[in-house]
Amino acid sequence: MQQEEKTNCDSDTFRKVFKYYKQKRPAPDLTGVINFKDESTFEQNGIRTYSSCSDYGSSLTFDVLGLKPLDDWNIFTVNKHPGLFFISNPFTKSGIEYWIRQSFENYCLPPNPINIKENIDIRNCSDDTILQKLRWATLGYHHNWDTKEYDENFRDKFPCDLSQLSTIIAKYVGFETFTAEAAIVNYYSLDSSIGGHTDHSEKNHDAPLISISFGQTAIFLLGGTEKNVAPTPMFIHSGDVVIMSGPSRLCYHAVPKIIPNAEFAVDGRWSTIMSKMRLNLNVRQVNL
Ligand SMILES: O=C(O)CCC(=O)C(=O)O
Ligand SMILES: [Fe+2]
Repeated sequence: MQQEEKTNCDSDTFRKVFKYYKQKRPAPDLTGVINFKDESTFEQNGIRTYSSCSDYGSSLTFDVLGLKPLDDWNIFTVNKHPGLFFISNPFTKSGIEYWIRQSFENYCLPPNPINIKENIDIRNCSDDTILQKLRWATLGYHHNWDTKEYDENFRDKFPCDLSQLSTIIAKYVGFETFTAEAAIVNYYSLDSSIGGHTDHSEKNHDAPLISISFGQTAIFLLGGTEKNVAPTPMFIHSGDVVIMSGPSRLCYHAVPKIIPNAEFAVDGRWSTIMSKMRLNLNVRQVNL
């Protein structure tokens, strides 16, 4: 009850910041948005580089999964947000193409549910206007948007490649036993946003949320466990991975804005649509 009151009164600082970055005119000032590509801002934002203690055997799967060798990974923490890890694009160029291809040619096909109810085959869809209506697909335990509960009877096999990728990423930040059981693939157009929310439907809150993005740039907001905490804005560029664990696992977060990035280009079948889209693979462990 108390929580509801808080959300409805003026102390919804999260929402104010969300609205600020979402507004079109006047355009928001982006100078305060953390850019993990700009080292000169690290000190003022309490950003530290992180070194992993994980030991991986053969590096074979790294190539297969489109990852750069571990030595080339850049990973950061933010003092204000314990449990948050930010991996600055650990993917190769062909790796990025691979995950984009999987998102359009595999993850959004039956039996996986998608937001578009008409019977269309996205793979062979030459009509950009239909493709631009694609908003989400769910994998593994399918997210129920109404009840927000996972159901044993509404579940398919989790894709092997995305599971392996998530295992490697989780291990890198110290979660040796992470098992990918559910994912939402979010497809954002340049006008899309996702409002402030927490992801708490999973039984297991000790397992991290792993969020992998491709395509156009996003402004991502990470707040606290209450909506009265002012969120930290940060840019998410193509290939970046955000991991929310520990004290950050149940924090409010949002994407108020997508910003076209003229530098982003991808070859192949999906290059045109990806010039106007952002993909986000949001992976969770459900069970304990
Ligand atoms: O697109 C993002 O970066 C976040 C998506 C998200 O928070 C979710 O799917 O729960
Ligand atoms: Fe989320």
